[in-house]
Amino acid sequence: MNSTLLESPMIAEAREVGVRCRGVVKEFGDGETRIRVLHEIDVDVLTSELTLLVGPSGCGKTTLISIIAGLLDPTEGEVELFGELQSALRGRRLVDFRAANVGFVFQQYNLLPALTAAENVSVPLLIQGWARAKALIRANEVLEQVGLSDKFHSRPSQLSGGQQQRVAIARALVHGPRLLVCDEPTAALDAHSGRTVMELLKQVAVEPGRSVIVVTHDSRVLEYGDRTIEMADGRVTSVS
Ligand SMILES: Nc1ncnc2c1ncn2[C@@H]1O[C@H](COP(=O)(O)OP(=O)(O)OP(=O)(O)O)[C@@H](O)[C@H]1O
Repeated sequence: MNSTLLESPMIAEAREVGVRCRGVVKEFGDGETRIRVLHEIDVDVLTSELTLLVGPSGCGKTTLISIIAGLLDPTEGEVELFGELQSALRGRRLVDFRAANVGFVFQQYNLLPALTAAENVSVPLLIQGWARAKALIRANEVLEQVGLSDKFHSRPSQLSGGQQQRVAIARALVHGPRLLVCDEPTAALDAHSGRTVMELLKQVAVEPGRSVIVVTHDSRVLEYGDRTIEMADGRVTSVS
């Protein structure tokens, strides 16, 4: 794996708050069917760390990371990403800020089956208007960083689950986002592939100025967290 993903001795000094949630409330529904699924969440996520978000099914983990990543708006409260208060950004500026600063990795890799690994990774750059040749060069660099330099031309069906997840991570990182949000990234993987993916996410997380949040049910990955936020019933119950 390329050394740009690896930790430098200075990083421990460089931790700062990447994500700050204050009083975040989320309600769904209207009238009598209205339910509150997040209750005034106050939590910070530091840079240069891998933060795990854990808790029982239905406790609000996906809702919270969706709000942090800007896929959902909070009903009340504020989210600040890298010093930018999200409620202060509007319209195009908000969309552009999130596109530049947030990458997503999901349990299902969501790769386009007809495209090669390199083409899949280049998609976010093409959407941003990059020329195809330049986007493919950058995609190949990132595939190299995630240990897949021999798979540039492979289609998803020719890759193992763990390799597909690494392509999905490369795609999420190709535009250099400061926040990487991963929802159950190892849930579909065997133990060995799960470890490889978590080791990769850990390497990505230690980059200066970057935060990585991993939502997980998978007890096998708990050892990879620098910090663990535990939730229950829509509340943060511990940070350790
Ligand atoms: N769009 C929605 N409309 C209504 N209720 C919702 C909606 N999205 C989530 N919920 C409810 O909010 C609660 C929290 O859901 P969420 O998906 O955030 O939990 P989770 O901790 O991620 O669960 P899991 O670990 O099973 O994925 C659940 O009770 C869920 O049913």
